[in-house]
Amino acid sequence: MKICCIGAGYVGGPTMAMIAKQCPEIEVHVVDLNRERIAAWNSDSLPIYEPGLAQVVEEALGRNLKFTTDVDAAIMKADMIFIAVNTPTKTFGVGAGRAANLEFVEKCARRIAEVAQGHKIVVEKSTLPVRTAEAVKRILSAANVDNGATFDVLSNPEFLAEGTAIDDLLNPDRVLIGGESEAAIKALADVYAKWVPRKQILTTNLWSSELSKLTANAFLAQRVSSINAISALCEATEADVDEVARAIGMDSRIGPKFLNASVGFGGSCFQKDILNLVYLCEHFGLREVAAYWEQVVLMNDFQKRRFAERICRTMFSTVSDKKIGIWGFAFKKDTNDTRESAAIYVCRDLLRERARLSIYDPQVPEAKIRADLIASMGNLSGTVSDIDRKLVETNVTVVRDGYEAAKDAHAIAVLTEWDEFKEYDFKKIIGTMKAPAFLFDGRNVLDRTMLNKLGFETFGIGKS
Ligand SMILES: NC(=O)c1ccc[n+]([C@@H]2O[C@H](COP(=O)([O-])OP(=O)(O)OC[C@H]3O[C@@H](n4cnc5c(N)ncnc54)[C@H](O)[C@@H]3O)[C@@H](O)[C@H]2O)c1
Ligand SMILES: O=c1ccn([C@@H]2O[C@H](COP(=O)(O)OP(=O)(O)O[C@H]3O[C@H](CO)[C@@H](O)[C@H](O)[C@H]3O)[C@@H](O)[C@H]2O)c(=O)[nH]1
Repeated sequence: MKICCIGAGYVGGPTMAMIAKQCPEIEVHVVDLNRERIAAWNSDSLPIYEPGLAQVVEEALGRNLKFTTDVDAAIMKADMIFIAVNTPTKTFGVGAGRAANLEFVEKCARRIAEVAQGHKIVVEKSTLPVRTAEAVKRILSAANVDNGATFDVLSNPEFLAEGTAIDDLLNPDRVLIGGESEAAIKALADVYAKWVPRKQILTTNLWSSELSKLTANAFLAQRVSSINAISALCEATEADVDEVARAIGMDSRIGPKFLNASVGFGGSCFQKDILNLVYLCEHFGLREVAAYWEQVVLMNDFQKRRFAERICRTMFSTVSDKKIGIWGFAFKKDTNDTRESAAIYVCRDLLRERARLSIYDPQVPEAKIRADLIASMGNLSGTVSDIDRKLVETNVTVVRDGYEAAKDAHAIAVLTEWDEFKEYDFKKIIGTMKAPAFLFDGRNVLDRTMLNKLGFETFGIGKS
């Protein structure tokens, strides 16, 4: 069996590396148009920071795993072709700001249709709006007239979370395969069955599979927005959000996971997928359903805005020319990914109040931080004014550790829950800060009792 995966990103790279590791008899080719990314996969410095990934790649690379830009050759050779390209929110035209941009998926389908010969199983790995497989099938069947190729289309959405991708791939709660052809479903199920127990391999029809992915993300994000909504009420009433989360989480019907109040959810998926769901509901005339799910995103926007406002209000209603140390820029710990990171929006709001930011993240490079902040300043069409560009240039420094970020600062804001922050020497840190030394913990990861004893004025999410 030969597999080709189009898209060597956060999903395509780790997923295919895991298949290659677990199935040495399968030849896996991961292809991408992005030459730099492919070169990085073939180097010692992988394009993605993910605990345990380097070892998995190392085991299979050169044996049965190959990263290449030769898309056509890999398509031609493969029995099974995964499409794992990006499906970002559209920024233009009909559905801008909501619908998924399916341009890249369609291009893959057209490329496959153009070069494929014989029979191929095409697997949707990207997260897609329900009924996308219909379009993929039409594109494939329209082209196969010329070259005699035949296709089965499957939906096999990916549920890995960044930061825990390797463990999620090794021990998935379930693998979901949607399709019409029993033989194609069996062929894909047999690949996963090399390491995933059969009872965890779930098969459904195509549309249920596509919709389950959007639904899973909507439910997960809804939990975060729900606990974040309660965090605002906790701050007003002296209830403690962690105590509330523990109390409700012990109800087995609710469960304890995904109830960490935070500065807001980020990542490339939650917002994009919910907005896509909202767009679909509107498309099918389900206005109330659309409004219900949209509220999850609106609550998240409120949470991010509320955090920046609280910093300003607490610091005597002005942060202008004050130095704020920012700890963490990635959307969660153990990843270098900053897509939709809450840190971007909190920093943008603080910059608009003319704060001076000293930013530290253990995995995100300076150029990425600056590019994200400049982009966040853009208007609807993405244009950034010279004043805003200058603001990022002059008021942002990116430093090598949290100590440097805190030096001479009026405040620290924890925006990502990196473990190393808990190990810092806070006695040393407060000695280098301006008094009163404010600390805003947007992740509730630091020991506030200890910090208060040292003299910090601390604020947590959902803490009075
Ligand atoms: N990031 C996650 O944790 C995660 C988890 C589950 C599902 N998903 C979904 O998986 C999909 C991919 O996400 P990602 O985070 O890996 O995206 P990504 O942006 O990291 O990677 C996508 C890659 O596809 C490549 N690409 C685009 N068009 C191409 C083409 N025509 N030919 C060859 N290569 C092409 C891009 O160059 C890019 O490297 C999305 O639909 C996403 O919603 C993501
Ligand atoms: O209790 C919680 C849990 C998460 N978050 C935040 O929510 C965001 C998303 O976290 P997480 O879901 O762990 O990471 P992702 O990599 O975005 O993974 C989600 O999105 C992927 C892409 O679709 C799916 O495959 C995964 O199943 C789904 O968990 C991050 O900013 C987290 O900090 C919280 O604030 N509180």
